[in-house]
Amino acid sequence: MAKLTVSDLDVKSKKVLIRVDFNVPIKGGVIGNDNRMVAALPTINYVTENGGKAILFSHLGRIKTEDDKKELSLRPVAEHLAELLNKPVTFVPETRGAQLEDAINNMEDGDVLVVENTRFEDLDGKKESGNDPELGKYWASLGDVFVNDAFGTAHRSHASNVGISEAMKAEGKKAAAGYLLEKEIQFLGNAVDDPKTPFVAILGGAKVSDKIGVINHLLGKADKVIVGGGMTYTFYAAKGIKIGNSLVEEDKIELAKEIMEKAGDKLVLPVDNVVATEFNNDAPSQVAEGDIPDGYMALDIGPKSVQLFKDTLADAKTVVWNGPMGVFEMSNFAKGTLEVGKFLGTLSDATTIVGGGDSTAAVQQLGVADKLTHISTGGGASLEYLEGKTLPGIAAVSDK
Ligand SMILES: Nc1ncnc2c1ncn2[C@@H]1O[C@H](COP(=O)(O)OP(=O)(O)O)[C@@H](O)[C@H]1O
Ligand SMILES: O=C(OP(=O)(O)O)[C@H](O)COP(=O)(O)O
Ligand SMILES: [Mg+2]
Repeated sequence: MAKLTVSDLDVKSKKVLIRVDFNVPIKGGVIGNDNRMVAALPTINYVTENGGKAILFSHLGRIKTEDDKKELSLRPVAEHLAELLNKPVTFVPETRGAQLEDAINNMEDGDVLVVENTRFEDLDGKKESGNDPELGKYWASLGDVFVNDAFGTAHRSHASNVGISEAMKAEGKKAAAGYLLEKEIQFLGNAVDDPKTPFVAILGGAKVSDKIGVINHLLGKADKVIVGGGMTYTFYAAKGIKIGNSLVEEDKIELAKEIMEKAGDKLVLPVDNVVATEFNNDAPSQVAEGDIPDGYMALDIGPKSVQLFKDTLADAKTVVWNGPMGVFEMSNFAKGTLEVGKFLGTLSDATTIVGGGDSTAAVQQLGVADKLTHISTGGGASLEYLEGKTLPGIAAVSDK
């Protein structure tokens, strides 16, 4: 890699700021899947084993109101990290100020500290996700060197990744890539620079407005693009199919129309769905073909869609998948994701890549992860990387 990496650094007794992606699925303080945390351990261990002080930054979820802060503190994540590392981890419930600065000054070589959710800064004018230069500069001032290991966030230009990197470099200090970042781009680069065909992309999940644009690009690369999960119903709306109360991005319906015109039969949509009266595992549910009845929302793809997707995937040699086919967190709506995941595991001689925080949780929870070629910690990040875009988080790191 032409970028500076963590192994190029002398970290002994240095305050090493590390941006990780600990944006894990979490509910009521319970972590649903810790894959992203485990994936960051090599970089953290390298720093501590070489006598550095590891100061970790991450966002968790999206913070829009003061209330969101209660559900989305990084404290449980810091506690779980202590278990994974089998050593104490200091958690500072602030993103700036005397308490944070004192805690950092009190660190010994080899210590680990976790700073509170960086997106708490978003309540005050989107300072974190808007990459407020003053904030990046302040965070950079807390350390001697910066390591970006947050591949899953590399497509965002945040104060905690791009901002710290830029401020470090402006002060003549270094910003390096961590092991996970390095590993992810090596793998994704190799797999898709010249993919074995047929190449099939599968796009689902809930971040419709973020990811629908990627389909345009994938159409130029892939032989088929399968759309499922929460991504489906914006396309249904564009086709004039009734969607009931299903997830939809009204202002992307026009884009969905354009994509469908361009795609022709390259784009494969579900033909049936599991629909329920509420966003609840125990809600009355049924399979609906075509129109989704009034008062219902689609929470999974149906059995005919599963068969259609299997037929579409049958001879694939490269598959890239981001976004679950349904609300797999609820057992009654996990089947579509499970069936697609299981089928990918049976493809012979194919490279199968699954990316995303929730997609990874899904394939691990459903027990199909081991049969896949590569699990990427990045969903939006891997899609944008595959698109050939320069990821701002990577670009901002120092050159070798
Ligand atoms: N039909 C649906 N309606 C609402 N949410 C859905 C639907 N299908 C999937 N989802 C949700 O999408 C979420 C994951 O989306 P996303 O974050 O884009 O994927 P990833 O983290 O894998 O990149 C999951 O929490 C899942 O419950
Ligand atoms: O979970 C993430 O992306 P993903 O859901 O696409 O895998 C990243 O941490 C980015 O989070 P964001 O989409 O709230 O900026
Ligand atoms: Mg996600």
